Amino acid sequence: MVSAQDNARSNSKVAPPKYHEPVQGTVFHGDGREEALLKHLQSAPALSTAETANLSLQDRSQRVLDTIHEFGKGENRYLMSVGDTKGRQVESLIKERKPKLILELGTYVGYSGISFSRHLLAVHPDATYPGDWSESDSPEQRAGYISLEKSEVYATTARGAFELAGLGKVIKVLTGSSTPNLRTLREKLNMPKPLKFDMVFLDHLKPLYTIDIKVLEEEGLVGPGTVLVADNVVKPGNPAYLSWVRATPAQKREVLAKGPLKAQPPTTPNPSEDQWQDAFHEGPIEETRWVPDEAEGITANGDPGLVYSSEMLDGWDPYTGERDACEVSVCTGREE
Ligand SMILES: C[S@@+](CC[C@H](N)C(=O)[O-])C[C@H]1O[C@@H](n2cnc3c(N)ncnc32)[C@H](O)[C@@H]1O
Repeated sequence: MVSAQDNARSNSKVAPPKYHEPVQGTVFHGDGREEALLKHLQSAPALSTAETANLSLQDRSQRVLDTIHEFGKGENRYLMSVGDTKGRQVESLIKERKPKLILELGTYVGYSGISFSRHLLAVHPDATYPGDWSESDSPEQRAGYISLEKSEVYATTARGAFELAGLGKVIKVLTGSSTPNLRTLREKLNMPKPLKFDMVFLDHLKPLYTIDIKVLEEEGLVGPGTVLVADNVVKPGNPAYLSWVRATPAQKREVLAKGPLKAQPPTTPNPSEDQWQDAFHEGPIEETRWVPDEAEGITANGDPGLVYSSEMLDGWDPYTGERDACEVSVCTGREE
């Protein structure tokens, strides 16, 4: 089912084939393709119960990923999924770091949710998963993949895909807008302090990455030991977010002391490739003072004392052949 060309994509140094023109500025979701995808998955012979009953979880989930990817190659079928070059890098990180509780912002049709959550059962075989959580469970015993999605339609497609992949019990999809929901997430999930997420995958509205991380820091849901993975830091880019995770506590405290900005500042253009490593320590930190309307009136200063060790993992958009990357930021401690 996977072509030789697509197999080569797993190597992040090899450009993937181009199936679509760059999609910025065009309709690339919400035109019925997500509902059509669900129907396609549910009627695909290769995903029928008879065909998948004897497969391992890894093979069964891979079939669903491959079917989603193939669907996305069709005309007007581009899907804004993380794809497999970036996805495989995050999968390796999960196998290495063994996170127990993972939070995803931006479920869409479930590609990243399937790709990442399927390793949880393997690395934590004795944990209790969201499908079985009950009042009597110790919260520390819980493992799972919590995915937050604004669109009910996309969440419905994702839930269908998770069931077909055999991952229904591992993933809990919550619907709603991220920023207000993150404020109440600890209560909603019954996570007593100091329990926090071991990994957060940010892949929703790009201008919300910074405010949402600040809310998670304030709520103690991310902290020392958490690894943040942020998609699309090259295409379309996110200099403000990168500056927050790459700044020192002193730099963050200095900018917070100036207070919030009332209007959106001119956004910093993406730097050229040779400037990537140094580009985010100075100018863009000012942009972290601005909060977009989509945060629905929520403001946050974050925990500026948190220290991250941050680096970019190069990869590709799965359909347009454009360079892209995930930023991986490990929270290594806290400085007073
Ligand atoms: C790039 S897609 C996510 C792709 C998915 N992670 C994957 O790789 O398969 C972004 C998703 O974020 C959702 N989204 C946008 N704004 C949001 C918000 N404020 N809160 C939660 N989800 C949001 C969109 O509806 C969309 O489904």
